Amino acid sequence: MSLFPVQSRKLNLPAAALSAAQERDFELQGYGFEAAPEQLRRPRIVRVGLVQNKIPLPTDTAVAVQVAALHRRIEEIVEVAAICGVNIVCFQEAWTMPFAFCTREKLPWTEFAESAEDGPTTKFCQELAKKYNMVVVSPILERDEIHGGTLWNAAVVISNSGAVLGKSRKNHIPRVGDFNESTYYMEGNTGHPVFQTQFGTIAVNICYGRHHPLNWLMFSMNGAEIIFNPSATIGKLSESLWPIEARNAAIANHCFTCPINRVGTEYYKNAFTSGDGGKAHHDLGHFYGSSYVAAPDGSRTPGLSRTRDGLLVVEMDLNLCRQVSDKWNFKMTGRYEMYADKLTEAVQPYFIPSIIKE
Ligand SMILES: NC(=O)NCCC(=O)O
Repeated sequence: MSLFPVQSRKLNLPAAALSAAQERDFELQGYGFEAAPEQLRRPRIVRVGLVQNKIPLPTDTAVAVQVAALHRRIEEIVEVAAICGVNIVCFQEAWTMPFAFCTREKLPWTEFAESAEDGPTTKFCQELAKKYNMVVVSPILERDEIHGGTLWNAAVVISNSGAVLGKSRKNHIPRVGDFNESTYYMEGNTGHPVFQTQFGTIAVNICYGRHHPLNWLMFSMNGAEIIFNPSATIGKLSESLWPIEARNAAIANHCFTCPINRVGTEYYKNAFTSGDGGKAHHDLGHFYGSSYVAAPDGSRTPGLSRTRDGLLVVEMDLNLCRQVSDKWNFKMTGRYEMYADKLTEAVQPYFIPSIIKE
C-alpha cells in the first residue's frame, strides 16, 4: 500500500508566482486538503506557507552580513507566498543563522541571538506581516535581556496586524550526535502556548519536540489546529523518522502538522569532534529539506526537495480537524485521567513499576 494513501490535490498557483520562484531559484509547490461540507459551519479555508532554505553565505562571513542576506532571501520568498495567497508563513528553526551549535564555540554564534519582542528580525517580520496581511512564525535564537541575557531557542508569532502575539520556546533539547544545543540554551519554559490568529489556532513545536508525542499532545490539548515544526536535522540521523513522526502527530491529535527542515551542508572553519572517537570534521551533515504538511485524516503532501530552497503552499479546510475528531474521537477515548495519575506516580523518585512476577 502507498505511503500516501489519501493524496492531497495539486493547487493551481498563479503564473506570476511560478515565474518569480524560477527566477529566484527556489522550488514552489502547492497542494490542498478538503473537508466535507457542513450545514452549520462554513468552510474555514486557510493557506499556509512553509519555507526551507540554505544559508546564502559562508559561516565565517560577518554576523550582520549573514543576517542581512537571510532577511533578503526570506523577503523574496515571502513576496511569492503573498502572491499565492498565503495567510500564515513559517520559517525553519533558527532561520537567521547557520546551525552552528555543533561547534560548541560560543562566539560568534551567540551574537546571532536577538530579542523576541523587539529585535531586528522581529521588526523585519512585523513589516512583512503588515505588508502582506500574513501571520509570520519566526523561529530564532532568542536573547532574553530581562532574565540576565539568557539564550533560548524560540519561535516568535507575529499577527497579521503586525503585533507580536507571543513566543514559544523549544521544550526538548537534543543530546544526540553533533546537536550540541544544550551548550547554548536550556529547555523552554513557555509550556505549550497556542495562538489564536485570524486564520486559525496555531502552535509551534520546535524540532526535537517532534520525537515527543506528549509535546504534540499538549499543544493539541490547548486547541491547536495547525502545529508547525520548524527543524534543523540531517539525513544520517533522522531521515527515516521524518515522514512518520509529524504525520502520526497529525493523526493522533486531529490537527494539521507542518514539519520544515533546512537544506544544504554548512561548513565551519574550526573542526569539531563528535566525542565518538571519530575524526574531527567541519560540517554537521546534510540538511535534507523535505518539508511537508500532514492532515488529521492521515493524508499528506509530497515533500519539498532534499537540496533546494523551497516554498510549500498548502490550502486546508480547518473543519477537517473536528470532522476527523468526531469520527475517531481520540480526545474522548484517550483516558487522559488514567495516564495523568500514573505519570504523576511514575516521575516520583521512589516509583515502583507495576510488574507482576510469579
Ligand atoms: N535541531 C534539532 O533539535 N535537531 C535534532 C535532531 C532531530 O531532531 O532530528
